[in-house]
Amino acid sequence: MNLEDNIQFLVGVGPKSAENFNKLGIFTLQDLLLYFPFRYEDFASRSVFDLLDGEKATISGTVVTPANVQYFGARKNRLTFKIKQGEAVVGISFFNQPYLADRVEVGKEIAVYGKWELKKQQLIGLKMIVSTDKNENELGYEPVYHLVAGLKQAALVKAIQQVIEEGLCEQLKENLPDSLMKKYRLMRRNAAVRAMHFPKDMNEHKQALRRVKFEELFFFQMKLQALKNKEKTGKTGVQINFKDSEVSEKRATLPYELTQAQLSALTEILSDMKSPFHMNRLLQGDVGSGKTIVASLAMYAACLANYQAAIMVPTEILARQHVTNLRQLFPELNIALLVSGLKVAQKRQVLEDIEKGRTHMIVGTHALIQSDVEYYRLGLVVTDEQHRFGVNQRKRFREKGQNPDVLMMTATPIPRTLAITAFGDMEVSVIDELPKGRQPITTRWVKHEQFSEVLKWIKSECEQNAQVYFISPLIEESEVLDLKNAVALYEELTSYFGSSVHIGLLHGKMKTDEKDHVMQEFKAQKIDILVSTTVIEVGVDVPNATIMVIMDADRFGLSQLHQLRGRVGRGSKKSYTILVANPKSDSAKQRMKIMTQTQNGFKLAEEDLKMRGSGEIFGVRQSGIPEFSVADLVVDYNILEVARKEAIEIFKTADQPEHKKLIAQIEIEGGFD
Ligand SMILES: Nc1ncnc2c1ncn2[C@@H]1O[C@H](COP(=O)(O)OP(=O)(O)OP(=O)(O)O)[C@@H](O)[C@H]1O
Repeated sequence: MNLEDNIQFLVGVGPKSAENFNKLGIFTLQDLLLYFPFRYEDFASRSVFDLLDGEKATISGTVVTPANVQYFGARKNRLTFKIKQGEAVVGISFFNQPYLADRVEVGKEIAVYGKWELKKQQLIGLKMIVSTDKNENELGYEPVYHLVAGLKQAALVKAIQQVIEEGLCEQLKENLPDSLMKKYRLMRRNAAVRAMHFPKDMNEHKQALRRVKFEELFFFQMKLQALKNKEKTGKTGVQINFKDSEVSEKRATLPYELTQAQLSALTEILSDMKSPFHMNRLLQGDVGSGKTIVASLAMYAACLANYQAAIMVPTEILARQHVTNLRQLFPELNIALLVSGLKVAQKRQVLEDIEKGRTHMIVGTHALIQSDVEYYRLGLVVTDEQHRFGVNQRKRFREKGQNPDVLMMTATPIPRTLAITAFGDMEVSVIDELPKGRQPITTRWVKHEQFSEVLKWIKSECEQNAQVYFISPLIEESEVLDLKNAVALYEELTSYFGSSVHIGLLHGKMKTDEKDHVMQEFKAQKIDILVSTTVIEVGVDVPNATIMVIMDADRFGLSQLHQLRGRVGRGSKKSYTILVANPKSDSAKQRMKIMTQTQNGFKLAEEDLKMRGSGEIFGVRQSGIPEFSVADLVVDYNILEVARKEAIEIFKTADQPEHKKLIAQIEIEGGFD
């Protein structure tokens, strides 16, 4: 028997059942060995005094009464007997398994797995373990695996048992370097794999799990480092030669000074752009920290060196906002807007200008990566809110030029765990400081019953020229309902405030120029209250708006609430966020509370990660985080950090023979695609 053998040749499997194994990703015997259980049934005997009501556990003891079977009607029956464990005498009941009576003998040792009923001091038996001569500790653990229809737990266990008994674990080659095995006292691979399936005790299992998690995260980090290395050494990127002084001159014309954090991010980006290597950088910063101006200056630098620079954003509103700002900042440049809503003739002209190099900067949505767009000399691409673009879209963007430098911006702070996982191949710049003069946003959570008071307060604020956002309740599954909600809220507010307050409405179904018009009116302070669906969520910048009311806030996730709240507090005036919600679940209540307690995006992101798990956060699935088979990014953060550190070290000392071999191996196995 060999590790590479096809699973279908295993005794008791065969071609038909092999198909079920295949569905689990098991094709060879090695795959089978590396298919680990997700939990264990604990059959080790426990003391009845330690058991909680309803808990499933095994207890053992001496049988003290003979088995008695009571029948209720033709099919239903109950078998009962008593056992003595130390000083305690407890009842055992099995339903509808009368034949078990044969195995119950007064005076004999017995172990039963079942559900403990504390009040009645009895165990409802689920499984009888005739352990008469066995030592209690040997009752052990039974692995439980994820299955597919047609494949039973017992069949899978038997197959694994068979290959382990044939000694296949011994064929597994150790894949971690000796130095790391010693340094972290890791179990050997073959012993760990066996113990993952059939641990002798929980301590052995713990050690095995630590080893396989380390292995998984270490190789993941090695691949990321290999990728990063390739970017740095292999392909040469564009070398963008601009004069620093010209960028500084432009900076001096801004109405404000850049913060220290903005300056250092800008310096990092500009020096990457100047270098002949390919830039692959993530610009992280909390909402409102001023990422846009940093990216704009980087784009400007590219244009100074006669390259085109493009920025891709997730919504048309945002694209239009950027175009307006960029044109104001750089009146000397030709800046084009490329979105799907353009008229045919207009679009043709825009495309031609881009191709002929008449356009310097291009701002757009997904339209930027469509096949009809040909760039003249694309040197820098920026993606805003990159988590909304899948890995493939990001890749397509890059392929539009001759390996242009890439800057990704994200306003959703990403917990470090995720950042080094999803973006471990990138360099990271962080803006961890807000512009001067910002006041903290006060966040309050109110119930629907208090809504009329909120309205009263807003009325008085509006009399003092406050501008307010109202976010209508989110209905994820239905755009129609979403719209209905927004319209209903708009009507409610209109009838409440009357004509003294100007109210606008914004939703995803509106035509682009209608949306644009409403936004312009709001910016120009012709609209006091803007009722909107979440189309407003990302990037919208109206510094004069100071109040944000989010209806049914419990329907939103933490990061989305944080994004929404980020629309206020962008100027020097005091801002408020009101969450209107009557949450039902504990986790929703928790979200409301956290929002009122902190405004720190990184902290919120960590909380979000803990509450929801890495899979759901920020649409992480599309941002390239793989699913791990044993490791968990939240729980195994420490291991991840260590694995990353070691992987970086190995690439740094790549000339050591052991490291050379490892790296070569990673390169053969390839990347993530
Ligand atoms: N150094 C600064 N001093 C004062 N104001 C600044 C500074 N940098 C940026 N701003 C202003 O702060 C506001 C927010 O900046 P910007 O839109 O760039 O934030 P952002 O990080 O992109 O936020 P978001 O992710 O929420 O879009 C803008 O009105 C911008 O003009």
